[in-house]
This record gives sequence, C-alpha cells and structure tokens, in this order.
Amino acid sequence: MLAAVQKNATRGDPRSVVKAIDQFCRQKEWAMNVGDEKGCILDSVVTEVNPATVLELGTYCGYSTVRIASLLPSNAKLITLEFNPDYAAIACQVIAWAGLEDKVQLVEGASGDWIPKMKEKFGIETFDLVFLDHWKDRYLPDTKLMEECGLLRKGSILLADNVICPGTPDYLEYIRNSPRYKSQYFKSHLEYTKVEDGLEKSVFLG
Ligand SMILES: O=C(NC/C=C/[C@H]1O[C@@H](Sc2ccncc2)[C@H](O)[C@@H]1O)c1cc([N+](=O)[O-])cc(O)c1O
Ligand SMILES: [Mg+2]
Repeated sequence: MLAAVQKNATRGDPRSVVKAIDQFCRQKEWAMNVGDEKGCILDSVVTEVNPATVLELGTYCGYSTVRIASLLPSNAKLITLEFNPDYAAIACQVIAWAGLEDKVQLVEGASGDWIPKMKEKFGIETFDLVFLDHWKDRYLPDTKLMEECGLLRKGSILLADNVICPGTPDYLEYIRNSPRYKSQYFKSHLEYTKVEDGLEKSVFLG
C-alpha cells in the first residue's frame, strides 16, 4: 500500500494519497481503511464540526488520518493512537507523503493507557471530535474513559466506524440509550464491498 502511495500519489497532495490507497484496495488487496464511501461521510462530519482538536483511535495505515487532517483549519491538532508499531511506521510515512505531519501527532501505544494522559502530555483540554476505528471491543470502555477523564465537552462529537460490520453492539447499545448522547446512524457499506456497514455519529450533551 505504501509503495502504491509513493508510486501513484503526488507528495503534499492528500487527495491523491487517499485516491491511491482506495485504488490499491479495490484493485490489488482489500484493507480495513474506512474507504471512499464511508470516507465521504467522515469528510462531511469533519467539515461540519470544523474541529480544533481531534482524537483518532486506530491509525492503521493513516488513510482516515489523512482524510481528516486535510480538512482541518491551520491551527487544529489531530492526535492519532496506534498500538501496532508496524502499522504506525507505515502510517507515519503515508501522513508525511501527504504533507500533513505538522497537523498530526501519531502516538504509539494503547488508547487505554494514553487517554488518561492527554491533558498532561499534549495540553489537550477537550476533544471537539473523536473518530473511533480501533479494536471494536475498545469503543465502549474508551468512551467511558474519555468521559471520566473530562475529555468530552457539551457538543463534542463521537464518530464510530463499523457499528454494523464487524459491529460494536455494546457501544451502540450504550450510546443510543444514554441520556448523555444524541446519536444518528449513517448507513453505508463496508469499505470496498457491498456489505452493509455504517457510521454512528453521537453528540455528547454534557
Ligand atoms: O478490526 C477492524 N479494525 C480494528 C482496527 C485496529 C487498528 O487499531 C489498532 S488497535 C488499537 C488499540 C488501542 N489503541 C489504539 C489502537 C490496530 O493496530 C489497528 O491499526 C476492522 C475490521 C473490518 N473488517 O471488515 O473486518 C473493517 C474495519 O473498518 C475495521 O476497522
Ligand atoms: Mg474501520
């Protein structure tokens, strides 16, 4: 995938990086990027929220990191957490090829360890937008952890990938029944397939 980006995308042009990855995943080898269809929904939410601070859980190869960072205002900050050092190394190069390294802080480690350190390590008060796309059984515990750490403010947006496939039943049940969130489901398809999947957008009500 990285070779495809370096071969087919233009340095400093995020859209060409996104296009190169989507082409690679459609023509050569499926990969678990959020993809072009759900990616358009992600883009519209990022544009609507126009966030100054963004947290991404699950960088993988940096596809959604590039999509999000390319839409951020100049002073905005995107922190992305990745557990697997091999993925982190690839993502770092993909983000650099897109010319977005100044907007992105890629942190290697587990969300559960880093979420409690966000304030002290990165001077973050609260996140305007959180994109959840990591281990599906971590969505709920990490959401509760963000609440406990005071990282969400009235109006913070959580956007969760794969709420249908592979599915995050405990997270959906919690977020849709909690009086502290207002949720909306964006029906779509699993990246590069015809299988149903979707994004759940939830506003924290404080
Ligand atoms: O499993 C999926 N995603 C898990 C993603 C996990 C990513 O996040 C970290 S884990 C971590 C842990 C803690 N903190 C940070 C990162 C992994 O190293 C990986 O980079 C998935 C699967 C399918 N699918 O069709 O099977 C489709 C998708 O869109 C998916 O996102
Ligand atoms: Mg996903």
